[in-house]
Amino acid sequence: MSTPPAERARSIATVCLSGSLEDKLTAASAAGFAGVEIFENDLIASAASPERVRERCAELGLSIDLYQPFRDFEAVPGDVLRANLRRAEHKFDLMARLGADTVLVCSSVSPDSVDDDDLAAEQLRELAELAAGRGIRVCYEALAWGRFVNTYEHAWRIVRRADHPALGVCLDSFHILSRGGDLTTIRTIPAERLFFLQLADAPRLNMDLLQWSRHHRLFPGQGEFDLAEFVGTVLAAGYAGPLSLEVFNDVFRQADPGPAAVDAMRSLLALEESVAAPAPALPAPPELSGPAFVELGADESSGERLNSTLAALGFRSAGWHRSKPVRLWQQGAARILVNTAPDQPEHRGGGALAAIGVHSADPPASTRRAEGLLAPVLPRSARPDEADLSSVAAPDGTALLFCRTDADRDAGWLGDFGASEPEAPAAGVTGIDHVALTQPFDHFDEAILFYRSVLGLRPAPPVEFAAPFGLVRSRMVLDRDETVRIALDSAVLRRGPWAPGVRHPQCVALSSDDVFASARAMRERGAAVVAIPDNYYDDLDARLRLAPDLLAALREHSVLYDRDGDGEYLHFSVAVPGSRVFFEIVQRTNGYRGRGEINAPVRMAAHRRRRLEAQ
Ligand SMILES: O=C(O)c1ccc(O)c(O)c1
Ligand SMILES: [Mg+2]
Repeated sequence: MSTPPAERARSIATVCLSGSLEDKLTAASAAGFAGVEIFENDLIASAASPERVRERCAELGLSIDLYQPFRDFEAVPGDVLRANLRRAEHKFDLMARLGADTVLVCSSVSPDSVDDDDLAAEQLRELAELAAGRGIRVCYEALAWGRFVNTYEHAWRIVRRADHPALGVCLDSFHILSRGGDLTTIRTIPAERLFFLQLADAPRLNMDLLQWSRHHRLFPGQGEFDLAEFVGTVLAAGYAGPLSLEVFNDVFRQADPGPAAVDAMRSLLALEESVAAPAPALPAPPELSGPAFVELGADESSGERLNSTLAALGFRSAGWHRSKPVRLWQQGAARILVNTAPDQPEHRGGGALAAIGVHSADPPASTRRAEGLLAPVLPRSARPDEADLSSVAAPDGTALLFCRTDADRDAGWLGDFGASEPEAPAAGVTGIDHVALTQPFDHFDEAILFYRSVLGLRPAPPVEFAAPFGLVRSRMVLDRDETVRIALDSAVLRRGPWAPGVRHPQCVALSSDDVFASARAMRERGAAVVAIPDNYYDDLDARLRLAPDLLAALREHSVLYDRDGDGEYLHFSVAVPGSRVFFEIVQRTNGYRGRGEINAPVRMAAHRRRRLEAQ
């Protein structure tokens, strides 16, 4: 039997994290990293001597895997070369004091450099010879915007030509994947020449490569690059060094480095699992099958407004929790809890989504997975005779509870509310279609990674729309069978103070098989359906040429419309009963995939008018 390969070292570049060098090292160590790439600027700005940094890293259990970057070295005239070699000697002295044995050399962007591979190879060989005498290795990295060398294939051709044992390549996923690079040459590079591997994800953007790289890199799993394929290819080529994150990101540079390093570690654990690299001991994500419930936290007055809104939407009050001030509302398979316990965080005062219960095939495994991925598992407050629901906190504080409703009902969470038989829905609501949660700007990318890794959900491609009070970006995360849909929204730019719209709105979208019948029934019960103006329907007619009957019905009931492929989506909203949460009623047919994003600006403006009228 073969022994399992040793766990691979995980590293992080100091440039990923905010703060002083000391802050960064402390955070990296606390999150469980074994090594760091020290970014030169962090050292230069530090008051600690290189010897002290070395000592501190040792105390924290961190190896210094890379010193970087050494810039603009190769393919230069003789006098520039002499100056560059002198500069290198100084850095090698510094590395000796740090105890770092690998230096990263980025391909040149200098106007002094010339397009001459032979010259580049010869000069890099001279550098490697100098380094070897000091026990140092040089790894050469093609920046995607390098002046003459901007692909890893080209960097490898030069390294091969230089043919020195102390010279190898550094592969950086960003530089390769941002250019749509072909990975096949990676397999042809001998393992002993693969000196270092840097990992970063990114959103797909059509922009200057340098700007994209310096501002928008993301941790693996947060963006749209296929890092599993990339890492799989590099490991298959025999790379044996650390998996190291190198993420330049404007938000992370400002974020508390402690949680940011944990997020970074989560991204690596999930990535290793996806390439079946010596996988961390993580249970696979248990199968999910739809939302069990949504819990809304409220104070007394917003609780009353939520309760009357739910009653107007045809929900039936189906019981109270046996020990907590939590009321269960039910219609079809949609279950909504209104929790008016006074100890809830203050921000829930105006009525906010506090928890989502999801059906898991194996709730304990769901929790173990969350723990393995460093998600905060919440303390349990159940009494011994109550359902023991394990829960974890999402980055925005929403609790996720793993439920097994169907298997053993009395032992399940519903038992705590007194079992009540389902009745025919009073207003045609059959279940919960999705929830949409606006994320704090700084936590959007973290949230995508959280749902993707911890719950095993798949992110759909991002969409952007121009809402009345700022651009919104949105990404839906879904389980394989699309029974759990969570839309994550955020401002495209950090919000300024002028924010007359609802701050951090949250939508609970309820499904109906007949949106017009639901609209009629709900209006009769006094639901405050938000009015949509004629301009919208005129435009709909111009764009989509709907059948006149359908268009008239949409207009009459203030129902919004979208379609894709064969699918259609019809939806309407009711007024926001508190400060954040609102309900939509949606009808989705023939596999329509989105959530009517195109209509969101119209819906938001309509909500705004409604609030002004109510004042
Ligand atoms: O943006 C840069 O300059 C830079 C420096 C070092 C790297 O490893 C890199 O990928 C980019
Ligand atoms: Mg790099």
